[in-house]
Amino acid sequence: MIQRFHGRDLFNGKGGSTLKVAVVGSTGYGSADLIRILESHPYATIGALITSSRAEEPLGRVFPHLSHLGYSLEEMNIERLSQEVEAVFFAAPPGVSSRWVPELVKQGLLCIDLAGDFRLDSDAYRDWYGREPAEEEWLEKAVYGLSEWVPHRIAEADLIANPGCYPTAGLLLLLPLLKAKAVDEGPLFIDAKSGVSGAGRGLKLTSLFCEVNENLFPYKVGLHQHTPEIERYASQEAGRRIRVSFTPQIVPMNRGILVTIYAAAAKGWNNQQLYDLLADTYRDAPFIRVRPTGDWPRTKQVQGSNFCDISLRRDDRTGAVVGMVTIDNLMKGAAGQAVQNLNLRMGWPETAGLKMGPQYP
Ligand SMILES: NC(=O)C1=CN([C@@H]2O[C@H](COP(=O)(O)OP(=O)(O)OC[C@H]3O[C@@H](n4cnc5c(N)ncnc54)[C@H](OP(=O)(O)O)[C@@H]3O)[C@@H](O)[C@H]2O)C=CC1
Ligand SMILES: CC(=O)N[C@@H](CCC(=O)OP(=O)(O)O)C(=O)O
Repeated sequence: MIQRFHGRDLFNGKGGSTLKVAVVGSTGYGSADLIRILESHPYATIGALITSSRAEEPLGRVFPHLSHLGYSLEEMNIERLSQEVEAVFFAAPPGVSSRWVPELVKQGLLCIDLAGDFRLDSDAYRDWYGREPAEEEWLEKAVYGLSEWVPHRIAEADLIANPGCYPTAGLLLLLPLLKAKAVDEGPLFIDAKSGVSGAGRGLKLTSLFCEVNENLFPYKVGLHQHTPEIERYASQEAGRRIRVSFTPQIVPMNRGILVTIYAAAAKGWNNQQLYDLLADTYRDAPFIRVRPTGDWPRTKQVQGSNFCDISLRRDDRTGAVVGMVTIDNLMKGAAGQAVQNLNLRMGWPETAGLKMGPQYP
């Protein structure tokens, strides 16, 4: 199956009948899930696993659970990469993708970035990430890859900025409400809880067993770098400036995000109408499961899958809308959505490689 976009053949034969892809940041958690997904993808195969720290080591030494795969890690070499693969996933910290993406895209490779380098405008990136942004030209070129909202734009993109984990969950609930003007203007309150893998595989004090076990704690309250990302894309959809008050917290789980959003219902919207709005919006979205009011989502019900479960209730006593969303931070929040975006870009079925159900219990 060969897909052509912009008159350019992305499937140029490097992988035979499949698209060859590379993963950058191969020793991290995001990469582990990318590799897991890609190994059973019907149209994509792994062409290179790029590392900045463990070149020439077998994958099985980095991830023993993947030792049945025969890959070795290699260091970045643009020339070799552009001959060997057609697409590159960046699963590395901020600052890495913006260094390599321009050259790779110029060489004709599709780039999908799991980090935040291409999600914000330059001022916001500087302010919230405390680093120099990518060049304006590349920020403009990037398409924000919230798969369900802009599939046609993703299908044409050469550079896809995969959304952050919290923004994915928050926006999938907020955007329909804002677009339909079903909630009032004014600050929106987002309470978010994440499993520890959200912080990556690197050594961090707040990821240590003794710190997280039997514990639950907030961090970066009002200061989290996903705040401007949520505000930017919520404002675009609402057609007005949206402000969010965002409180992330760590819970003692490996995976999973539960986001709770509090807003005031706009006049005239009852519970059934709000539910219908979500159900209609996501009627054809294979990964979004809108649950009836009262059937609140739980993180375990999406664990290991690309599903996003959503539910809400309009509290008639207060007029507040309480909405809840769960995703697996490493799947719909990172690697899963990145592959969903690859599928959209290539014109493949959106669920290709992503049909695994949640792992339960
Ligand atoms: N964890 C999550 O739930 C989510 C993560 N993200 C984002 O995805 C990206 C990857 O996250 P995750 O896999 O969790 O992170 P990890 O910390 O687990 O892995 C990141 C990998 O990046 C590479 N790396 C680290 N420092 C550098 C450097 N200075 N230069 C080049 N490469 C470096 C390392 O791989 P190597 O040594 O092989 O180069 C490292 O293992 C991050 O930007 C993260 O913010 C987005 C959504 C959710
Ligand atoms: C639990 C936890 O620590 N989560 C991370 C998620 C960060 C992330 O994914 O960062 P970018 O989207 O900015 O790349 C955090 O809150 O910083």
